[in-house]
Amino acid sequence: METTLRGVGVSHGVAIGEVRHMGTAVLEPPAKQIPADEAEREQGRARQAVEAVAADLVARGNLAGGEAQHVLEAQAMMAQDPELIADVDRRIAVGSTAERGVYDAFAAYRALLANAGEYLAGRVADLDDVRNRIVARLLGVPMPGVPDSDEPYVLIARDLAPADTALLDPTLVLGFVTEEGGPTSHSAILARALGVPAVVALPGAGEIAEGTVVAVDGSTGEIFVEPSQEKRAEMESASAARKAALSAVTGPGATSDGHKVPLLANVGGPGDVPAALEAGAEGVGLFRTEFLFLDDSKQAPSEEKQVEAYRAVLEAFPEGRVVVRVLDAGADKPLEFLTPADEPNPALGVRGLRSLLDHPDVLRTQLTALSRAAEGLPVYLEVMAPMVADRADAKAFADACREAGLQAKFGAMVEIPSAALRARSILQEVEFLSLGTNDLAQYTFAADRQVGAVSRLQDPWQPALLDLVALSAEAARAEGKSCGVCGEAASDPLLACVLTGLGVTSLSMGAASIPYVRATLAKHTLAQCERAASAARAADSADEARLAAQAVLSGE
Ligand SMILES: C=C(OP(=O)(O)O)C(=O)O
Ligand SMILES: [Mg+2]
Repeated sequence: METTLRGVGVSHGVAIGEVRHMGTAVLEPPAKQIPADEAEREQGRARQAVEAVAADLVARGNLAGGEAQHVLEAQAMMAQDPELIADVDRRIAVGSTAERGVYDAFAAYRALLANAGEYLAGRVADLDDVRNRIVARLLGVPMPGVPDSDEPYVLIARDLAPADTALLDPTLVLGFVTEEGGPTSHSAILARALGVPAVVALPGAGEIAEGTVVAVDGSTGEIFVEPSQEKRAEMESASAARKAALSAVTGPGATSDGHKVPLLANVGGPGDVPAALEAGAEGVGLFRTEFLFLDDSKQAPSEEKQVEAYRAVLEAFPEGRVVVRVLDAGADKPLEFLTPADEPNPALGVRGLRSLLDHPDVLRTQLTALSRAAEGLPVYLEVMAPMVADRADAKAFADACREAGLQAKFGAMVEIPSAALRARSILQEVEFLSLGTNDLAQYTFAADRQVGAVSRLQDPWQPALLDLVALSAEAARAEGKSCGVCGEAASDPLLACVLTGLGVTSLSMGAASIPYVRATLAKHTLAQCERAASAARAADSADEARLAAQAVLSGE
C-alpha cells in the first residue's frame, strides 16, 4: 500500500526505483591481545592501511574534481592526522591489534569531537567513513559505501560521506535519501552539484526495506513508498513537463516582464566551471576559495598556485562577473595554520574574516594573487569577505583590498544578523552585499547547519530570515548598490521569486539549479514576485510562507 513520507527536498527532480541501502555497517574488530613482539609489525600494518586509504581518497578526489575533490582531500588529511596515528601506535604498543587500535583511537577522537559541541556532527560522518575504510582494509573485507548494482536504484543512507557522494554514478543512482543532514549540509550541496534528486532529514528512511520501490520528489521532499501506478504516472509526467519547461527557457535570468536577475554559479574551483557554463550561468556569484586551501592544513597554497586557480575561473567568464570570496576558514572548514584548536564553539569563534584579520599575510597573498590573476582579463572581478559583523570589519577588509592594489569591487557577505540589521552602515565601506543565507539561518535561529534534528530552523523560508533579507536588500537599494544571494536559498525556484520580490539583485547557486530557477522566474512578473514576498513575510512559519507564496504565484 502506498505511504507518503516527508523530508527536506534539497535537489530537484523525480526518481522512481528500487531502494538500495548504503553499506554503513560499523565493522567492530574483536578485542584480542597480541604479544609484545608483534607490536611493531602491527603498527606498520596500521600505517600502511592509513596511507592506502588516504591515497584512495585523494585518487577518488582527482576523479571527481571540483568541490568534491577538496572535501575528499580533507578526509585524506583526517586519516593522516599525526595525533590519531600516535594514538593508534600507543594502543598497539599495549596489546591491541592494528584494526582494534584504529577502531578505538577513532572512537576516542570521535567522542572528543562530539564533546566539543554539536557543530561537528557533519565531520563525525566523515570521520566514521575514514575509520570504516581503514578497518575494512585491515580486515581484508569489502569497503563500506555505495552498493554494487548494475541496475539503477534509489540510494538510502543515514548520511552520505563526501567520499561516497563524489563517486555516485548519476546513471545508476537515480536519487538519494538520507536520514540526517539539513538543507545546507555537505550532502545537500554535493547532491545539487551532481544534479541528482535528493531528500535529506528523513528519519525512518533506513527502515524502508531493500528492494522496495519508492518515488522521490527532490523538489517537495516527498517520498512515496510503493507508489500506485497512478502516482508513478503522475510523477513521471510532472517530471517530463518540468524538463520540457526547463529547456524551453534560455538566456539571462529575468522575470516575465523583463526585470533582470542575473543567474550566477557557485563554484569551488576550476573543476566546477564546465557545469556552470553548460547551465548558462551569467558569471560566478560565489567562488568558495577555501577548497584550494584544504590540500594542506599546515600552510596556505603558494601565490603562484592561487594565481593559476583563480585565472582558470576568471578566464571562463569573459565580460562576465566573478565574485570571489576570500578564505572562509574555521567552524566546519578548520585549517590547522589558521584556526585555534581550543575554541569551545568554533562557529562563534575566530572564523572567516576574523581569522584573516588575525593573519594579514594570508589575506594579502590571496588578494595579490587575485589581482595578478585578473590582469589583462576583460572580467568584472568582485571580491567579498565572509562573516562580516559590522562596519569595522567591512572597513578592515576594504582597506586590505586597497593596500593590495586590487582593481575590483569590494563587498561583504551578510551571514550574521548584525550585518543585516546594520547593512547601511556596512555599505559605507563596501560596494555590494551578498547574502549567505546558510550561515545567516544558522546564526539567526541558533541552529547548527550540520544537524538534521534542527533542519526545521534551517529552512530558508523562515519569515525571520526573509525579514533579514529584506532589510539588506532595502539598505542596498537606498545606497544605490547591489545585494545578491549566494546561499542555498537561491536554488529554490519558488523562493528565488520571493527573493527577487524582496529586492535581491542577483541569485547564485549550484549549476544544476540554474535552469529550474530561470524557468520559474520567467513565469512571473516582478509585481507578482513582490506580492509573493509580502505574503511570505506575513506568515508565521516556513511552511505557511511557502504556501502563501505558492498561492500568490499560482494565481489562487
Ligand atoms: C554561501 C554561504 O557560505 P558557505 O555555505 O560556504 O558557508 C552561506 O553561508 O550561505
Ligand atoms: Mg557561509
